Amino acid sequence: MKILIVGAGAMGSLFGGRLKARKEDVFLYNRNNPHVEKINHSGLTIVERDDQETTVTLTVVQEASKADAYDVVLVMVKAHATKSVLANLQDSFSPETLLITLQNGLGNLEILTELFPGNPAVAGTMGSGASVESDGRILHRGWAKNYIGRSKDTVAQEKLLEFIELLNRSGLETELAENVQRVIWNKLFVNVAYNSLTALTRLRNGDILNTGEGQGLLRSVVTEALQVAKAEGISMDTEEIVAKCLQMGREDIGANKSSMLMDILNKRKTEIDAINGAVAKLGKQHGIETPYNELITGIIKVIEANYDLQID
Ligand SMILES: NC(=O)C1=CN([C@@H]2O[C@H](COP(=O)(O)OP(=O)(O)OC[C@H]3O[C@@H](n4cnc5c(N)ncnc54)[C@H](OP(=O)(O)O)[C@@H]3O)[C@@H](O)[C@H]2O)C=CC1
Ligand SMILES: CC(C)(CO)C(=O)C(=O)O
Repeated sequence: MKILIVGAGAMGSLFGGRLKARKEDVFLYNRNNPHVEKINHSGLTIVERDDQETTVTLTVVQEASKADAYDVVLVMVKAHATKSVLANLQDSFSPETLLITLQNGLGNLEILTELFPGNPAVAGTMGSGASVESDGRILHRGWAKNYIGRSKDTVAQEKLLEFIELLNRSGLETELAENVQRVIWNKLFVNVAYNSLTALTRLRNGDILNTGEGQGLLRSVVTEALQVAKAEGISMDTEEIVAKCLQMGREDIGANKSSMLMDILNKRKTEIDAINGAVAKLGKQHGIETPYNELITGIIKVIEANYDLQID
């Protein structure tokens, strides 16, 4: 199976590196940058849970064409970059190529189906976590399960099952999700909590829970998101979800620097619109007040619009 991972950042590198370590036929796609150059020149180093390091030879390409015959394309850029990055690849895949998004936030599958209406496309979520520590070197610091929803296309579904098998063999625990909308909301609750709060406080995920105030803020943003989810037809128990988010922060993802924290540290645009912003926007549509998510979205937007003016 030939795989193209679009986006050679933290997660693209983790998935690409783990698959390549198992000798799978995988390539990354990214514009050139120092991290990409380092991977192409000296390989990708993954620092694992026990601080053991693996370096794999991996190729990051800047072009792709139908002749490359990719079976699966995994989208691993930030949500706001999907359209512009994939627009360059619109003629690069055959109609059978299966497109998969595991990106955080809402609306990712819709972007894929809009850009590639003739291709099978599925969505899912990542429980894995990682950050680019320096060029060519990533820290694998999140170990929960990944989920991918079914494809209605029987040929694509076969491919998907094979891909899931490859991920599992590569040590990235992944399951087929029967109710992918529920899975996506479940992940969104974790992201509304940790991504924005860690970006604002510049803490690792688990350190949000060091204070009662941090835990209280987590509960408030997650409770608002749960109310919006309910209005969208996804009903879940508040105490169960809050407890799950707390547990994940203490265990599976506690040591990770969230992807939004990394964006803030690197003075980049964040995914706030697809995460807390999406909750606030849907809340408005349903007449549900979301003051915490609205405030947090506003503050992140002020920060990302004014990086140049920040006082050190
Ligand atoms: N990191 C984590 O722990 C987790 C992340 N996720 C999700 O996975 C997805 C990928 O996140 P992550 O790997 O952390 O992101 P990164 O920012 O580390 O990587 C994104 C990659 O996309 C590339 N890219 C190419 N073109 C563009 C463009 N036009 N604009 C912006 N980026 C571009 C970037 O290259 P360049 O540097 O040249 O811009 C970069 O290599 C996100 O949806 C995130 O929410 C989910 C679970 C955990
Ligand atoms: C689960 C979490 C918060 C792991 O850090 C994540 O999805 C991210 O960083 O984007």
